[in-house]
Amino acid sequence: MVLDDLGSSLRGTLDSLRGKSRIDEEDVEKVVKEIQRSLLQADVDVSLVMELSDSIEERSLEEEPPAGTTARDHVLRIVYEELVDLVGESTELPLEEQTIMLAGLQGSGKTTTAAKMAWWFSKKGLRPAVIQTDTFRPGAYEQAKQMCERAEVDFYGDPDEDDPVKIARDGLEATEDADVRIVDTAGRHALEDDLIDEIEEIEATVQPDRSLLVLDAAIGQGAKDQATQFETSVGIDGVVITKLDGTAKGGGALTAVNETGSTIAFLGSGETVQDIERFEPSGFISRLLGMGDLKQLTERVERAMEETQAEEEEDWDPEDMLKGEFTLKDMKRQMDAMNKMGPLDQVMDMIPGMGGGLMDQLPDDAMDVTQDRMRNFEVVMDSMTEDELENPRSIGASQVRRIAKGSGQGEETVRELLEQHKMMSRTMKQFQGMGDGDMQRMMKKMQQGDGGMGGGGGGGGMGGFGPF
Ligand SMILES: Nc1nc2c(ncn2[C@@H]2O[C@H](COP(=O)(O)OP(=O)(O)OP(=O)(O)O)[C@@H](O)[C@H]2O)c(=O)[nH]1
Repeated sequence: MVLDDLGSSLRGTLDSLRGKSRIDEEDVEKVVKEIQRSLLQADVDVSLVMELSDSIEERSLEEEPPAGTTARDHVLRIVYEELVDLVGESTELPLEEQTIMLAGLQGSGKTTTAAKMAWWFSKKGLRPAVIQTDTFRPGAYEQAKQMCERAEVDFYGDPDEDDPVKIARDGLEATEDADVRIVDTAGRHALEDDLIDEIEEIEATVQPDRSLLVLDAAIGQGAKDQATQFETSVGIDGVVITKLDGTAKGGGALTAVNETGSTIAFLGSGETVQDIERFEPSGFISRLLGMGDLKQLTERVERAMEETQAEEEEDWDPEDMLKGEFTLKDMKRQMDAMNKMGPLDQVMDMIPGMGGGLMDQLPDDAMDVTQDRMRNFEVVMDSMTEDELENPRSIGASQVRRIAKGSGQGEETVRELLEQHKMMSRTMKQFQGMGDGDMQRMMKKMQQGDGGMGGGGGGGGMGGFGPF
């Protein structure tokens, strides 16, 4: 993943500033060197790197840190602000009725992105539809159709029609009920006249509210040329950078886009429909620096909670968990919610203090063990009675034996589960008394537990679901 090592290498350097209240030139130089190395390795333009490092150096030495700020946090904040500035703003994308056209070179990931974006909009409560006008690449129709099925979104395409403009026109009519229509177009090896003519015609027919350029992260600095070319020919409102999972060089695309005066709308980081995220500069950089992306984590938690809730009894309110007794049933719901959020290591990466550095210190299979353990806990809970789930404290030695036998797990696992529940229960108690506190506040509380700006503190954790 792009700029992956920036967070850990920078944290190492910043840690050497621990305990210092003032920073000197030598310290700043060390930090700046680390940043330069990481950014250049990730293919960020040299002059941009130099500009950024000058600015960090100047500000770190000249700006007066607010009272009570350590030298480390002072520099970290400046680095963070400068990096946020470097990647630029996020493309404006209101959650309303609209038509979005995707353009880009062959293989950049347009079709995949169309389905991913449709999935993303559907999770925001809008009804999206994908219109596939790519008649150039055999297989594009089937690929788009399958991905849209997976994303559970509407799809329009016509494999027997060769005129993309006609497909676009018919597609608009056929998807009248949709709120957001995403029009996928064909790609070519280079921005040739044919491609431009076709896109211009489709654009004239579709009259999109937004046109987004889809760029493969691996093209690095080449992003600048492509963005400029597409901007002059069809005009672009924003960029989607794909395949960030497959390259360490994506820094070029990320920053080159900004240099052309364009903005980034989405980031793609995998082949499945869920592998998309809205580009949020501050969240993106916090995550790179290992500060945890609270905003994104909160979104995921809320989404997972909503889904779990819908499947369970309707009168259950997650806030009850913060008010009353935290039962094993609540713990089970939380585990279900965690499962829905995606692979545990990704979730942990977004939790402040659990990101980058700490994860790096864990053995590779630590997360698998945790996931296995969660599965074992679920099996154990399935063998408990309603009363035991509601009142775990009432579970004595004979019940432990019975539950272990019934679930096919060792007594040790049952005891571990009870112990884990106790730990989580204690954590929940800390969140109680927060008034109408919602998940967001809970997340904030976790961040505070991490010591504010400083990453790598090892605090927080999903109410105890850390790598225990
Ligand atoms: N790893 C990874 N692969 C991706 C990502 N986005 C797309 N791909 C893969 O890249 C390949 C090309 O993606 P498509 O969506 O077919 O690209 P396209 O721009 O529609 O291609 P044309 O229709 O030929 O112009 C496919 O194999 C996708 O699975 C991503 O974010 N990560």
